[in-house]
Amino acid sequence: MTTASIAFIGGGNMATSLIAGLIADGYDTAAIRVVEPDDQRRGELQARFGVRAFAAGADAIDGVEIVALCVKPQVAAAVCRDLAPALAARRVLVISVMAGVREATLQRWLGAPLPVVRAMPNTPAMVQTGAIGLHASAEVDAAGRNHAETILRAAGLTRWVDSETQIDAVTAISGSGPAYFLRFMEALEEAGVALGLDAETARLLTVQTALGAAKMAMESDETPARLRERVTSPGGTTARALAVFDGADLHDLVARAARAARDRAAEISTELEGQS
Ligand SMILES: NC(=O)C1=CN([C@@H]2O[C@H](COP(=O)(O)OP(=O)(O)OC[C@H]3O[C@@H](n4cnc5c(N)ncnc54)[C@H](O)[C@@H]3O)[C@@H](O)[C@H]2O)C=CC1
Ligand SMILES: O=C(O)[C@@H]1CCC=N1
Repeated sequence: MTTASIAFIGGGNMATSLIAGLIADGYDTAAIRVVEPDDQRRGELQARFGVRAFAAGADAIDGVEIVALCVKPQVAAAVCRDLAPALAARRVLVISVMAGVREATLQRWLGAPLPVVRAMPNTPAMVQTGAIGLHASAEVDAAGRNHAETILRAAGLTRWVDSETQIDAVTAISGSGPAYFLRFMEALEEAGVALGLDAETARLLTVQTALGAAKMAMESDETPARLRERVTSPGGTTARALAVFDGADLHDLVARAARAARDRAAEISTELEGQS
């Protein structure tokens, strides 16, 4: 694998997931640096991965080829302003996993039209099973796309989208998506308990069923709709349950939820754009 030197800015959950994936893939530890102001987290990152961890930005990004912004969007403007003087004169590739921060906004905060790849990962990246949408700004060349894909693919499946606005759709589907499936799992588990199963049995059956359904959908050539039909015997139990979902117009409910998430993503971007 390529070993472009990379500095992660922010060493929280998302950066930890990405670093864990890279190291599991054989990425050279010496090529990875992290900036993390929290003493305890910094110590944990050093102890777990053997990477160099810094308390502040400028030293860490000296000479690196890639800067991965993994801080919360609320502190992004201040973080970018701190990094801007050290980055302005160099064509560093910037990878941002921050929800809702547009490429043009980042470039404005960084004070230069640097090549930016926006990545929208999700929390299953923590177990290297993320679903990650990627978009490259016009300044990103083929090598930059390859670097970004190598780094994000270590955390899961990657898909490029053609327009930056589609990142808002990615946010609504896979970014927030784990919460939808987990909410459904909570409900199914509760239903199992209501039907008389003990809590542990209801939980394990629910989680294993979710895993099995996802594995089947991923590995089969058939569509989820066709796989669902295979479970559904005419006049049987599944048909009776699905009729209840259809009666509540599950498809419309999910479409409305996804639109609400997409709209909120766009709204957050506009709010952040207003920050100087
Ligand atoms: N959790 C999720 O499902 C997803 C999160 N994201 C994005 O990932 C980004 C990071 O999220 P998490 O890792 O969950 O957050 P986190 O809170 O675990 O990590 C952020 C880290 O940044 C550090 N930090 C704060 N100020 C800093 C500074 N000035 N310089 C360097 N580091 C600083 C904090 O100490 C913290 O360790 C966010 O922008 C979020 O929008 C993106 C997709 C999904
Ligand atoms: O809920 C949020 O705003 C973030 C974005 C994707 C997942 N969590």
